[in-house]
Amino acid sequence: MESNSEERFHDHEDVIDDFYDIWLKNHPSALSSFEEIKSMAHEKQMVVFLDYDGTLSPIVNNPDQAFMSTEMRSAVREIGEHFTTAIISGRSRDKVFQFVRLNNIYYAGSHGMDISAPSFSPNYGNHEHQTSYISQLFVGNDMVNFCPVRDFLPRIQTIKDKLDKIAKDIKGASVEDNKFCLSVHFRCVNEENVGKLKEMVESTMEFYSDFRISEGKKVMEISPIINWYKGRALQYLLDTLGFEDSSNVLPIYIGDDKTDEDAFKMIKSIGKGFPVAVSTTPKETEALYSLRDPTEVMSFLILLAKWKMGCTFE
Ligand SMILES: O=P(O)(O)OC[C@H]1O[C@H](O[C@H]2O[C@H](CO)[C@@H](O)[C@H](O)[C@H]2O)[C@H](O)[C@@H](O)[C@@H]1O
Repeated sequence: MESNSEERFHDHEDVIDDFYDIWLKNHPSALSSFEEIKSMAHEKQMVVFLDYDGTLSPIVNNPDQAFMSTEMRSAVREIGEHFTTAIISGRSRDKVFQFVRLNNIYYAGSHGMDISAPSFSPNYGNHEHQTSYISQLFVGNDMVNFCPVRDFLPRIQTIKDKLDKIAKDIKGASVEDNKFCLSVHFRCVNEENVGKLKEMVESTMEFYSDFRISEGKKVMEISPIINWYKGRALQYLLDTLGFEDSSNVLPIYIGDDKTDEDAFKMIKSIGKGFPVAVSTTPKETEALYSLRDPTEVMSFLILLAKWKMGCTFE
């Protein structure tokens, strides 16, 4: 007997669940592995790194509306009180701060190409890319801004003007200025126009050979080609936060997108720590652990903070 469409739909969902369960065997849930994580982290210093979009906030159609919930903000605030914490985002540093609005954590924007850190690092060359400033966030605090791509700024603006013209002609397309990189969004573009948009962006970028295009979630990310990415930002932050030589440090990085894979790889190359991929579907990842979505991320952060509070009182 032929099954009806509702039954077929459920069969399809069951198959997806089966694939997810298989994937979970290789990337176990950080929630169900919490006891294991706790025992590995016992008497170690955990440093928490978080991505923003898709990790702390749900993916939505309008990038300007990717707000994090009040509950998530409280969870991140708690985490920042108990662990050294940084957010490494593809957004501009200012924009990610506007979304998060917490001043007990550090911020890196433009996929790690714009970092606000507490001190200079002698391990990252001279002061060419590191400039001190008085922070508006950490009031009265001297901070250091690390930015290896400042020289690209005028050309990024020229490229943005060109891409804006392209986006204006394709319904649903938009260009987001992330200061040291640009995002061309196509989440709201009709399927039949996506190819055309991509072609137009690619042919514009052919004139800028020192820029790369990488693809994220329904977005083309345009950024300067330098050997700097989220993984190196994580390493830079560990260094300037005083953990470079610490054998006791355990970085944890939670992220959902392709650019987060570089941070997962970095943690693996350090040889200790917890790379956690956020995904509702099975995917290729360097992460060792997983969480399904921002709701699970929040539950995990709450568990982590509670555990730490318990630890302090032990
Ligand atoms: O490193 P992240 O903090 O994850 O930033 C990566 C990009 O995230 C944003 O785009 C994504 O989220 C949007 C809002 O939910 C969604 O509309 C878009 O389709 C996603 O790709 C952000 O807008 C980009 O600028 C970031 O580069």
